[in-house]
Amino acid sequence: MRSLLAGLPGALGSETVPLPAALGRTLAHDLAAPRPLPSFANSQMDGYAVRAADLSAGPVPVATLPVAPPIPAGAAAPPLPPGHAAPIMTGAMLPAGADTVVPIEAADPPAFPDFVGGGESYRTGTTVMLPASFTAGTYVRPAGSDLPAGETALSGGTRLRAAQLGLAAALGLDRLAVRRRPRALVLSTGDEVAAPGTELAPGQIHDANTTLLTASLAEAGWDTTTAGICADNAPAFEAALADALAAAPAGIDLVLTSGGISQGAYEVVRQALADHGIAFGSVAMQPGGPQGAGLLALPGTDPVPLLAFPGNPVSSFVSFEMFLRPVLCELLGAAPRPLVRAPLAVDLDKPAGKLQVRRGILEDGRFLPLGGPGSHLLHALAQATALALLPADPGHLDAGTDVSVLTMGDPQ
Ligand SMILES: Nc1nc2c(c(=O)[nH]1)N[C@H]1C(S)=C(S)[C@@H](COP(=O)(O)OP(=O)(O)OC[C@H]3O[C@@H](n4cnc5c(N)ncnc54)[C@H](O)[C@@H]3O)O[C@H]1N2
Ligand code: MOO
Repeated sequence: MRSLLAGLPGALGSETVPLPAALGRTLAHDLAAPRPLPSFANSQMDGYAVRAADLSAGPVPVATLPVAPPIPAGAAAPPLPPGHAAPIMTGAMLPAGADTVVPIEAADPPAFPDFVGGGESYRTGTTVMLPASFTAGTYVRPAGSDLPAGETALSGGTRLRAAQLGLAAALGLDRLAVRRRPRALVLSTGDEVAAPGTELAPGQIHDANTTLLTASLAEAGWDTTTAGICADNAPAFEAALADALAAAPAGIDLVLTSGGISQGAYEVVRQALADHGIAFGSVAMQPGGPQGAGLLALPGTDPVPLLAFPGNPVSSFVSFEMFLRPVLCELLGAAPRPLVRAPLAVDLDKPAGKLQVRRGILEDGRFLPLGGPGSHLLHALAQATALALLPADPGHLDAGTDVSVLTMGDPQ
């Protein structure tokens, strides 16, 4: 599977999207800071911008300085006249000459003069007393102190979350180059399978797999398209597959089918694709035994990796979790499901010689199975938050035996 999909990251390329659309996407290339952050030296406090040397120039521990015009945030600060203190607000530009901010609480008086009315008060000789103890650099946020211009702000391959998008926005960027999402074509098969929302004829069931596999892929960061449900008719299936591939203007990176691959008389996927590059066989795993995989080579279409999962919904889900998700995480730089060790809460019997994947929960640190091993048990799967990987041998495991458990977070 890894070799089938190995070309995927290189084939993806990139696209530039607005910041909100970049959430959850992967940054395509290293991003150099186009400007320093902050882009100008500014105040960390509401207070007085001063030269530290002016505070300590006198013999007493308090300096009395004339007040210069105030500097609100968002204004271009005029240079600070020597020996003055300029009222400055948090985030306002530090005036040329100033190197220190004394917070208003440390000043006497500990509140600003009334600036309303154009700031007449300090033109008429207002002074402020400030402690001499403040050293140069106090409460100043120098330009580039968060990130100098030209340095790597974010590395290519970074998953973009709130903090990374916030940084890009602060750097003035409104778009980012992200890796193109891979695209999958999902097809369910079977004469008995009908779309959810439709009435069922006798013998029919609703299609769970299209939704289940599409959602699994979407959770893993894929775009998906579907060709709907294909009947158990090999030529019709092959034609539907070729049409769906031709109809995907931007190309398809992976085809994922479910059903029609085991030992029955109407195994449509196996019958249609065995001569087109797909190998079918069985792995020693339950559920998810029957499998098909290969590079699909249909006449008139570009070769595309194809995985054929078994039709039972839990088999399809487990196949995705065991085979596809780990490879996608590895190739596309996402975190895999956490794998922990936990003791079994109960005795379990299983077929010897097959790795069995049981669905359940971790309760008090122990794995408790929900439902039986059957691959049709969707309700139990929907309650499960953990998959226990019971080793191929032996066939019986006592309660308390430590096993590997994939944790899936919230109930799926
Ligand atoms: N004689 C044998 N029979 C079976 C074997 C075997 O080794 N020898 N393997 C069994 C195992 S294990 C599995 S898993 C299934 C796999 O069969 P297929 O992949 O060919 O799938 P289908 O026969 O088409 O369907 C199996 C099962 O799943 C239901 N199904 C199919 N598609 C959907 C869907 N989209 N949504 C919901 N349910 C679906 C289908 O109705 C069947 O009940 O083969 C066993 N048999
Ligand atoms: O292998 Mo099947 O997938 O057990 O039901």
